[in-house]
Amino acid sequence: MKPPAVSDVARDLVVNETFGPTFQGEGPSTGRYAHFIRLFGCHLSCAWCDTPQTHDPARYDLAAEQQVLSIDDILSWLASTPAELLVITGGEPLLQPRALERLLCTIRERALAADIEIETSGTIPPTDLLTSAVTRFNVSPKLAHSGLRRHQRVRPAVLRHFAGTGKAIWKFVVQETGDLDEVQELVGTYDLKPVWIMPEGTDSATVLARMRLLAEPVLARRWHLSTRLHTLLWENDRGH
Ligand SMILES: Nc1nc2[nH]cc(C(=O)O)c2c(=O)[nH]1
Ligand code: SF4
Ligand SMILES: [Mg+2]
Repeated sequence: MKPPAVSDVARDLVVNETFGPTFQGEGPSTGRYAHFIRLFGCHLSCAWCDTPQTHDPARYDLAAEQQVLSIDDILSWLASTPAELLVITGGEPLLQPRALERLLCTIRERALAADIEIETSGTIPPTDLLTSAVTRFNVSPKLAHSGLRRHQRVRPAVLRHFAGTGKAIWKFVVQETGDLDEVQELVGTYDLKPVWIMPEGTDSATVLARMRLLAEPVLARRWHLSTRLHTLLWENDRGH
């Protein structure tokens, strides 16, 4: 496993981009008016990663992709643009837990967002403070097609921890119907619920085609289906 690219400085966050308003494009809050903070850095390297600019030096100038923002900078941004739903994503946001705790606790104190969601790979356990500050964790354990070794992508104790928070939903990125058996194995082993299946794809044609293939098999398993609304609307444009 690669070492984390990001040090956890408690007063600053290493950010790739902030954007919004846009719609939450994935999971249970799809379609909600939302603002996003995309944190820099990821310790994984999924084959189909849609945000390689957060961590891949082979394809991106990482110095140009990161900005160190103080918690006050981010609070000012939020105060100027009232957030209904704030989504913290990455990269892997849980690589910067201390600064994130400070940010999210202050957002809660000042009521700068009605709801807060963290998108995470489910390989790093959240702190108790983060758990109390968020509305929901959107946890996406990776399947074999990510190209990661199993011990990198499936951390049993971390999955159990998230399940025990009562705030996790499980969002699996799927390419074809055959992947659903692998989801079932994880869901059954770790008692993960509720389950959301989301098509992998960074263009609207792929997302729509895969949703059509997945719809009936997902219904048959009594799971939920997520689209990628921002991809249907804006393809892979940044800032959405
Ligand atoms: N609109 C929009 N919704 C999203 N939900 C999760 C995202 C992510 O990149 O993790 C994302 C994103 O990049 N854009
Ligand atoms: S965990 Fe997310 S950000 Fe990290 S490599 Fe995989 S898809 Fe990309
Ligand atoms: Mg995205």
